[in-house]
Amino acid sequence: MATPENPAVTRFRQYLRCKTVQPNPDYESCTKFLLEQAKEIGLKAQTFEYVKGKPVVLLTLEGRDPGLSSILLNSHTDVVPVFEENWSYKPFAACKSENGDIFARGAQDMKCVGASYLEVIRRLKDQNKQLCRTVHLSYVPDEEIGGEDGMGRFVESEDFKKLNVGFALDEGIANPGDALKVFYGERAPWWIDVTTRGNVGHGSQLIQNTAVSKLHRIINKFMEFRDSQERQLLIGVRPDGRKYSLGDVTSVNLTILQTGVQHNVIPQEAKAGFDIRVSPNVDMPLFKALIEGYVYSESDSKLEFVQYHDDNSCTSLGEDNIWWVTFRDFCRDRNINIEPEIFPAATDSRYLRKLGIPALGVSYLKNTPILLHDNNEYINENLFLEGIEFYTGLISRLADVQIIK
Ligand SMILES: CSCC[C@H](NC=O)C(=O)O
Ligand SMILES: [Zn+2]
Ligand SMILES: [Zn+2]
Repeated sequence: MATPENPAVTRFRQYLRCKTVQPNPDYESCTKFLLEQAKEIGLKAQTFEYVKGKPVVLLTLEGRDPGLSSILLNSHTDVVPVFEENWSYKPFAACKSENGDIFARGAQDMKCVGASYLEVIRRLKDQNKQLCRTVHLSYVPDEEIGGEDGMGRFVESEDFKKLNVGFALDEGIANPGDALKVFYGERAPWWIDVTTRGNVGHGSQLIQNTAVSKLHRIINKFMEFRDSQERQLLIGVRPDGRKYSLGDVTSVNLTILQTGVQHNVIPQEAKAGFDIRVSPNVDMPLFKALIEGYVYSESDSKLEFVQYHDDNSCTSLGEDNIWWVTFRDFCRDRNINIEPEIFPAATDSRYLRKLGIPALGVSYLKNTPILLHDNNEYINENLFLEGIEFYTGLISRLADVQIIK
């Protein structure tokens, strides 16, 4: 007979079945699930709706010393769309294969983390363990579409200020190797539109300075910069002697191209959209001036930011940062290898770091292929359970840090 499923896994699979998929996430069922969990565990729960239909759910485990700053365990509730025909299992059924792999959109990004936090608190409550610091669990919407209406609004609120957050944990990424990836910073997402206007006429002529020829020259400049970054990533050596990782360089991708009326008509306008990820190693004002130079070297051209984040501060990995030291020492004590890196994409941590709140991103996903946003996203149930052990130890240690306010 098959062994019965661990109830923590059953609850996790239930969370995965909430269809919080962009662009029309069902936040209602998700909020209901979270509030039920809070009730069962005996946690204080609040729901904030800064934007209608986009709830932030906050669960709280009170600490012994309310004078100390709190620990925030953040996770986003939304997930990205799927190409269902490419999946071996239904992406919102949370099916489990014979060997315990649980397949679902969000299994890695990042419901495994949000579900683990809940299990940690459930355990601590069951064991009647009260930590020194208050621990808040925030379940925020819309991270996958930029987070402005989710974490962005939450951090600006009075509700957030009242929490007096001293340190936060957020998402990381899977690693096919044995180490845990830990993220102490991330690249700033800059999404830009470049529009050019130029001479028009008959498609048989060799007309000068058309919208497309201008755009072409601008695109070439961006692509040359892209090549330089690619070379650095592939063959460069960092000042500390290590190889570059994606987060250390600035990536540029041409992701949108729009123009055209009819084959024999030179169009008067052309547009290119780029997804740029600016590494924290970059001087932002200088880099902004560089790309403005690319665009404005052509007449009648325009640069618009669709996404812009003007801060790329990282969380210190020095002895001065007690949170990092506690995290690192905890992993060392448990013989867990960690690899600190810059997150290549964007997470909600950037809103916290901008406020000066130290944040580390870690998902307990080792020896696992990177499948966030991919087909057949999964996590093994044993790894999920091991992750709960990890987070229980880690969060207990962090919430017992006493030497600073
Ligand atoms: C500009 S915010 C977009 C956020 C998104 N986050 C995860 O994939 C990303 O593309 O990195
Ligand atoms: Zn995520
Ligand atoms: Zn994501």
